[in-house]
Amino acid sequence: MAHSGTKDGGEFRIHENVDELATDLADYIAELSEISVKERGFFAIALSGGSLISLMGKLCEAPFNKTVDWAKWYIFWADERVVAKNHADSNYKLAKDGLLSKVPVVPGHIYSINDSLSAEEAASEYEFVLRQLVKTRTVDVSEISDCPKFDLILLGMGPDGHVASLFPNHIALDEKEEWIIFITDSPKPPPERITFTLPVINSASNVAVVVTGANKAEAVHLAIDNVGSECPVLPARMVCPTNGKLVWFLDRAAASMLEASQ
Ligand SMILES: O=C(O)[C@H](O)[C@@H](O)[C@H](O)[C@H](O)COP(=O)(O)O
Repeated sequence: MAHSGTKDGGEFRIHENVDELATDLADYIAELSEISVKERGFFAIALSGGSLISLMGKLCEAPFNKTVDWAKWYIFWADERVVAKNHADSNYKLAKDGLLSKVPVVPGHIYSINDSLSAEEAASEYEFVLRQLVKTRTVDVSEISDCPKFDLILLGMGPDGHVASLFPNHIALDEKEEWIIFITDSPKPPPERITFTLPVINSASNVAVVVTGANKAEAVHLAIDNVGSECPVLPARMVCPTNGKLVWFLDRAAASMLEASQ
């Protein structure tokens, strides 16, 4: 790793290149999986879409494909596009093709959204399913609210600072009660999506934000460095686990404007 540090309770890891980042990310996920399985008997992980899945690719290779206890993984999505599961835009399809079909996860432990429903119905059904899994503690529960406490939520970030399907200046950022909501006006296509809310993201035991590329350097700076309050509040800056650990995985290009790394 080229450089690492901490900032406002979060940790950032800056990697020389994408390959080094991918190796560190696989190590990190495998270690959290081992700890959760030892402590709880399950590993409840939430994925996002975008470049994240290919950056997780080393998990399909040795040693991880053999050493990770895949049968204990329960897999969710922090956000999903409301399209058919076999559609090129589907985050489920992306993860299935790039990761889940290559490792021995249990098909019944993959919790994708119901693609035969409207965005509104799919969000409420997904929350219902999640509530059942929190009841049985397959997904842990927060000590301070009734929110699910995922062992790990993995997020990407857009150049505008969005995470999951929580976009700048969107009313979804104010949601305090619901766990999962739908939006129909995503600035990044496709427009209809469902997403975890900030209370769910911030209740997780671990949150990792994985960001590469120079086009995201300014958003990384605004999200991590102490910038004036006149700046718009980026969704990524609102990721701040109450009782959990936040780690940023960056490559050199994404970290190029980061003051905290100087
Ligand atoms: O479904 C989605 O669109 C996402 O979950 C979204 O939040 C994504 O993670 C970021 O837009 C980063 O995507 P890239 O890493 O591809 O830039």
